Amino acid sequence: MRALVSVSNKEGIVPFVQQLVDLGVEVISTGGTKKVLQDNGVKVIGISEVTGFPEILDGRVKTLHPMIHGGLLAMRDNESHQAQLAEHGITPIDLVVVNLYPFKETISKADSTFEDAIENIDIGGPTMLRAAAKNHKDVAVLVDPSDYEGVISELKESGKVEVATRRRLAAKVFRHTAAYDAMISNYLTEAVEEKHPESLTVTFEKKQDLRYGENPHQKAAFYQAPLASEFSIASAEQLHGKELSYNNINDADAALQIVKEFKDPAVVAVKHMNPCGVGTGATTVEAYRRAYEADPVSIFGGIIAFNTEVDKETAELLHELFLEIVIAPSFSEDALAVLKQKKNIRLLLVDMNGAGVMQSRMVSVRGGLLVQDEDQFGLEDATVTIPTKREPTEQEWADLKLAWKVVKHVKSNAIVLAKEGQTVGVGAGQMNRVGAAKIAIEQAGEKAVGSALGSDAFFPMNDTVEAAAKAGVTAIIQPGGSIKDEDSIKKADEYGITMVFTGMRHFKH
Ligand SMILES: NC(=O)c1ncn([C@@H]2O[C@H](COP(=O)(O)O)[C@@H](O)[C@H]2O)c1NC=O
Repeated sequence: MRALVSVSNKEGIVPFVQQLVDLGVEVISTGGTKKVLQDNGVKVIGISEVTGFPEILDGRVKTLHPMIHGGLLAMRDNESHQAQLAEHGITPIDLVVVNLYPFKETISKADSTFEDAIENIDIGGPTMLRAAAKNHKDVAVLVDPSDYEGVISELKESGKVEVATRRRLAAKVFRHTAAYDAMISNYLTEAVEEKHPESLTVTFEKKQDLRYGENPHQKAAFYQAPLASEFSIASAEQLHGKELSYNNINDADAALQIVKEFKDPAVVAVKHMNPCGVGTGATTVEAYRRAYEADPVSIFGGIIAFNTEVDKETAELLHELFLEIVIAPSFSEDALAVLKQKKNIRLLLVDMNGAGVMQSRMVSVRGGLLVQDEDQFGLEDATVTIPTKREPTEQEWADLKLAWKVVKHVKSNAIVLAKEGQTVGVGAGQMNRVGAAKIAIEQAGEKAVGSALGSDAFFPMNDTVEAAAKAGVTAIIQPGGSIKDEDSIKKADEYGITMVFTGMRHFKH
């Protein structure tokens, strides 16, 4: 039996190859791998002895040779193949152990250059892996050190690697090379700033199996992008509590999107992917109190995201509630001690830096995938006009800004009422706009008086202005652009309401 070993990641390679040699396997190896093995007393044959050719072009060509690929691709039960091997003096290779140049690790380094990335595109390695995987009927192929042990056990037991194992390893290899190439193609596509190319080569790595999906009868898993931003639920560090569920991950992602809207201390409570309470304040505890008081009923069982450190005082208030998850950039030691008293609460640490990096968002539909930029656009990107007679006061501006930041993240049709650093009413996911307004107004009750109303899209009729006015709303922010805008403006003026047009809508379905 002959094996070819050529690995960049040399973890576990010495004991593994030593065991192969002990089992009577003849091992061929490339430069660096050969050196490590020989330095550790493992007997190996250099690749050049087999190819009769030196490794050239700084290692760009070392295994790319018919003496190697003939040995990998020849079918053992094909007489013609065997005759050709004999004619050219090629020895079959039965086991391939290869892992690739560290492309991902290279491009992850802050100081890596384009040239570093190009040099770390492995050519010979994938070629061997693919050849061996194609010919898995006769060849076993290992790309992952965690498979070394299983193969040694099979060799010890039966002197061969079982067919089922060879097939499983071959499938793994093609997944691996496809993911490797996806990373390279994405890197180069980004480098030439091509936005939505003719084919999309995405790759994700499994982070965890989930107990179930949205419902217990749905199987599910969580995959993360190979270069996931630090500011993401995929990169969160769990400090405490039960494993995250499918719904937890979705909700936590929604909470993070909202909290990143704010520079000052802000707290966001999320239920079923909609914010039920958002509070801002001079301190963390003040922001939390406002988020809680925004809707003390819905917050029960919620997901809470902070953009500041959670301190002891805030932790004690959180401790009074049943909460699924608390997310923050940091927790003080004494806050952690308080929160950890509850066994099941999940505490997540998320690096809030890099929050502004634009990401693509994808949602699957049956038979396809929709891809779009994240909606990272705020009031600073909008063309703000004030069509009403009255302009907002300073306090109204503050409330309008809060309503606008939050309504963007509420399922459409969405209406948010905000007042003095707090959302006071959230109407989410309604099939007509005035319906969303009525829900938000009802929830706000007395607090609707003097509040600001944000609407994710324009008013098709003046009925929302009418409902808002009757509830005591004094300021409105909405995109404008309806053919019936004039009706809404007139109605606002009639009630002395100030109205801001943004020219930019924020649908969220
Ligand atoms: N060009 C070739 O013929 C070639 N053959 C094998 N490699 C890679 O060289 C690496 C091992 O090199 P070394 O044994 O010299 O440390 C492996 O990651 C392997 O995938 C090659 N390098 C890249 O393309």
